[in-house]
Amino acid sequence: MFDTPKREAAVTKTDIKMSARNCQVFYGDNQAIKDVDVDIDDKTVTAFIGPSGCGKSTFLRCLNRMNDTIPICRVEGTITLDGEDIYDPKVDPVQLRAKVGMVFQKPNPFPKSIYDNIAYGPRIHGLARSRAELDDIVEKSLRRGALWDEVKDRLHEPGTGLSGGQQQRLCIARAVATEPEVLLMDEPCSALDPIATAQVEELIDELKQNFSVVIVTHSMQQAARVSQKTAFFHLGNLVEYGETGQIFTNPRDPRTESYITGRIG
Ligand SMILES: Nc1ncnc2c1ncn2[C@@H]1O[C@H](COP(=O)(O)OP(=O)(O)OP(=O)(O)O)[C@@H](O)[C@H]1O
Repeated sequence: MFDTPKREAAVTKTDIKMSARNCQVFYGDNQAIKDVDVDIDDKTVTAFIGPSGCGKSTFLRCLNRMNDTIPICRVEGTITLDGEDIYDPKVDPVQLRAKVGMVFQKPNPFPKSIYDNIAYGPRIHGLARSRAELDDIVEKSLRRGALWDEVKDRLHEPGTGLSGGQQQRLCIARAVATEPEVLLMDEPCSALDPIATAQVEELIDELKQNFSVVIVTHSMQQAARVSQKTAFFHLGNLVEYGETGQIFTNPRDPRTESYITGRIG
């Protein structure tokens, strides 16, 4: 009897972290994204796949207003984070990007020490009240980035001195240091060798315990390995979106089937 309210709470609980409705993106007169509706689940890895130029990266960048930095780019429609419109004029894009972090294709550590790469975001967002708190954030973030054991004795050496795979894990640790809720990854393994790729994929799997992760990938094998949900884009349209297993084994749209069987792309 006493657990009734709990059960009701479970039924009404929403697992949707971000939503897009009627999203259109233009570069000048060129329309790159057409009428996309999608719900991104919390604590889930969602993969965006599709042929080159289909708009995966463009749509990913809409989710933290990275397209704001491209003058000819115009975004229409509604995109929400926890039900709040992220394009509302009251929203500060810098604050938004602390909540919706991003990791790029090529590892891009700052020309600073490993410590300062991680401490940068928490410092500008005022997340630590003392040096000890900042030290804790740096350690926790490097642990979440699966890098702590490899760098704990050289925190004050340059981040650029790490291997490519370590640099990418440093960038992931830097992105999680501001306690984001969503992590966007634009082909995060495309510059990495197979061993570093496997380490980053393992890390992505762990990150989903705490974050909603959205990854753009050219590799269908990678999408199948790391994601629970997959969105297939084609010519700016979101053609099909669903459970990764279903998309790869039983696609509903012939365009998805053609892509996953290698006939287009
Ligand atoms: N900065 C830009 N200025 C103008 N057009 C752009 C810009 N970025 C992307 N586009 C265009 O938007 C369309 C979608 O590109 P986008 O990079 O989003 O696709 P993608 O699926 O991520 O491709 P890829 O897999 O090759 O990275 C393409 O026609 C591309 O030429």
